[in-house]
Amino acid sequence: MTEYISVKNPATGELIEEVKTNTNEEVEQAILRSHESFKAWSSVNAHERSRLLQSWSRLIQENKEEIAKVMTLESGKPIKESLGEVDYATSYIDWYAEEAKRLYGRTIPANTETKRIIITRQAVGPVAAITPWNFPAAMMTRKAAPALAAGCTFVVKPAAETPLTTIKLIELAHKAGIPENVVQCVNGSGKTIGDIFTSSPYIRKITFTGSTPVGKSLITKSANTVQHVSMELGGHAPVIVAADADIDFAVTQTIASKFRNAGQTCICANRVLVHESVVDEFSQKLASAVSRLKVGNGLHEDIDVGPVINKNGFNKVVSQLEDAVNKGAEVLAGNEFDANQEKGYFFIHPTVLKDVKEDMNIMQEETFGPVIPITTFTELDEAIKIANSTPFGLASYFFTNDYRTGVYLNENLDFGIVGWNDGAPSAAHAPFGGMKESGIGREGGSEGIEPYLETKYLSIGNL
Ligand SMILES: NC(=O)c1ccc[n+]([C@@H]2O[C@H](COP(=O)([O-])OP(=O)(O)OC[C@H]3O[C@@H](n4cnc5c(N)ncnc54)[C@H](O)[C@@H]3O)[C@@H](O)[C@H]2O)c1
Ligand SMILES: O=CCCC(=O)O
Repeated sequence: MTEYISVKNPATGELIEEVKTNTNEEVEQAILRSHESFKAWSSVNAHERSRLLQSWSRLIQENKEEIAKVMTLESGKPIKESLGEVDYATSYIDWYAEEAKRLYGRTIPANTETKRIIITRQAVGPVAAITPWNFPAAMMTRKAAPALAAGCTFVVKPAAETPLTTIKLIELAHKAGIPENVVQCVNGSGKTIGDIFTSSPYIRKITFTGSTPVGKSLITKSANTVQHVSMELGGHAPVIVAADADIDFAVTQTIASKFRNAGQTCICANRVLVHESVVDEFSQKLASAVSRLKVGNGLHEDIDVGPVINKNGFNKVVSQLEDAVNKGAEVLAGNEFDANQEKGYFFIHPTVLKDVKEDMNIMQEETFGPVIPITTFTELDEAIKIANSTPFGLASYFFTNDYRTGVYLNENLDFGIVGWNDGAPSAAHAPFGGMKESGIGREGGSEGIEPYLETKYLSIGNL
C-alpha cells in the first residue's frame, strides 16, 4: 500500500501536501542508479560540472519567491528568512561550481631517478545525505554542491517535516541538466532509509545534519560498510559579553543569532554569559528589544519570529523554562505561549531569563527555541570554563573591543566556529562545523569539498 507523509504548516496546523514515501525497494533502486551513473558523472570534465551547477543556481534564483514561500509554509520561518535562505543555499552552489575547477593534484620528488610520484584527487563515490527541517534548502545544497562538483552522485532524504523545498530544488537540478540519476531525492522514515544507506555497499559516503543522537547512530551503523562520514550535529553556543564590550552592538548581534528561525538553528546563541559589571545594562537593553519582536505566521512580511516546528520542540522549550523559573530564574521578557495542540501550532514568545544558574537544564541542553538565558561571570577564565563545560563544540561568540581579551578567548574556546563581535558568521566560503559531539568534518570553504574526495598516490617506476 502506498504511504504518504502529511506535510503541515506549523503556523496553522493545516495540511499543505501529501508526499509519497518510497518503499525500501525504491530506495535501494535509487542507490543502484546512483552507483550505475557514478562512472559517467565522475568522468564529466570539471568545467562542464561547474557549468551545470551554475545553471542549477540560476534556476533556483529565478524561482526564489516560490521556493521561499514553500519553505515558510512547511517550516514556519519568516518569509524574509526564507528568501535569505534561498540566497544562502545558492551561495554554496556558486562556491562549489568554482571549486570544481580547482581540484588540484601534486607531484612529490622521488628518492631515486627511476621513479615519479603523482598525487591525484578523485570522487569518493555515491553519496547519501540526510538533512534536517530547520534549513531545508541550505543544508541540502551545502552537501549536494560539493558532492556534485567533486564528481560524486548524490541521493538525499529530507526531513519529513519539510520535504517540499528539497523536492523542488531537485526538480530544478534536473531542469538545469544534471542527470536524474545523478541527483535524487527519496522520502520516508529516517531510521529505515538511514539503515538502507548505511548498510549499502554502493554508498561510499554518508553526510548528515541533525541531532547528535541520530548522528551517533549513523556513525555506528556506517562502520560496518566503512563509509566516509560527515556529521553536522547539535550545538549549545555560548555568548560571552566582556566588561569592555559595545553593549548596544552585543545586544543586536545576540538577537540576530538567537531568534533566527525562532531559535531553531544549530549555531543559535544558547547561553549568554555577561560580565557582572555590565549585566544590568545588557539585560535591560536586550529585554526591551526582544519585547518588540513580532511573533506570528511567517507569511506576513513584518513577522520576526515564527512558530517552533512541532509539539516535541515546544514541550522541550517549555520544560526548560519551567525548570529555570522553578529554580529561581527571573523572567525579563516573554515566557508566553500561543499554542493549540489540537490544531497543531506552537508559538513561543521571545523570552529573556536573568539569574540563570549552571544547574538549570537550559544551561546544560540545546534549547532549539526562542529563549535567552543570562548568567554572569567575574573573571574571563570562569566564563571560558562555563562555555567549554558541554559535550558540544559547534559555535561560540564573544563581544569585546580589547584585542588581548579577544585573542585569549579565541584560543581557549573549544568550538569549531568563533564569532568575535559577529553573531552571524555563516558563509559558503568559510568552513562550518563542530568539535567534540557537534560533529565530524566541515562544510563550506575549500575544506567543504575535501570529504567528497579520495587521494590517489601513483608511483611510476622503472624509468
Ligand atoms: N551542525 C549543523 O550544521 C546543524 C544544522 C542543522 C541542525 N542541526 C541539529 O539538528 C537538530 C535538529 O534537527 P532535527 O530535529 O531535524 O534532528 P533529527 O536528528 O531528528 O533529524 C534530522 C534528520 O534525520 C532523520 N532521522 C531521524 N531519525 C533517524 C534515524 N534513526 N536514522 C537516520 N535518520 C534519522 C530525520 O528524518 C531528518 O531527516 C538539532 O540538534 C540541531 O542542532 C545541526
Ligand atoms: O542550523 C544550522 C545551520 C545554520 C547555518 O548554516 O548558519
